[in-house]
Amino acid sequence: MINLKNHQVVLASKSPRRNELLKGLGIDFTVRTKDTDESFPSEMNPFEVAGFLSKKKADAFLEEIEANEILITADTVVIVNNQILGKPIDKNEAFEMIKLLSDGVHQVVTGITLTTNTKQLTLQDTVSVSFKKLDKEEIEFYIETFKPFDKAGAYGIQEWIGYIAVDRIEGSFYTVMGLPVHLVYDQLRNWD
Ligand SMILES: Cc1cn([C@H]2C[C@H](O)[C@@H](COP(=O)(O)OP(=O)(O)OP(=O)(O)O)O2)c(=O)[nH]c1=O
Repeated sequence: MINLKNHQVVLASKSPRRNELLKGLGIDFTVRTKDTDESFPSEMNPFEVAGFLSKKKADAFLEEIEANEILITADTVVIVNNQILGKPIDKNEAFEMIKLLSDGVHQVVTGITLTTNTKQLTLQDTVSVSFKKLDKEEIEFYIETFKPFDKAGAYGIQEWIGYIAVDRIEGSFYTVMGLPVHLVYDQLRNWD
């Protein structure tokens, strides 16, 4: 359904989940990566951070975008009690993060930025996720087995913890996983 005649999509992401999700849309794309600093202003509204960081990731490539390219960048954050949870640095932090999520509702925001050498568009999608109460053994088992250090909020909804903990979700599962594919589709379908 997406038939880009004049453009080549470039996914600027190291995330295997984003790669897999974009593939699922059935478009051809290449991958380009670069390390970017994921800091953001401390006074920023937490619900604006994912969009801001997706744009920041894109801006690192600005000089290199060719005339026919559409660069896609994304960022995912978990927000609980108005506080952002990024990626945990160790087991203890992962444990504390999952404990904060246990027995409550949190938000996951994924921002995407589409950039060409003439325009740039940033969009965000927000999802509410409810976790049942988890016990210490379940949290420890998940961290030991799945080592979720590359995941915002220390969990992957697509993994065992998503199977056992998530009892309600309002919004797109794929946005939680790291890429709001429905938004990418809407944009690319009407691009050329
Ligand atoms: C909440 C959640 C996050 N995640 C992942 C999505 C993202 O890859 C990661 C959040 O980190 P990000 O900083 O958004 O992305 P990244 O560093 O992995 O990749 P990039 O190169 O594009 O910057 O957490 C899941 O896989 N499942 C989930 O349920």
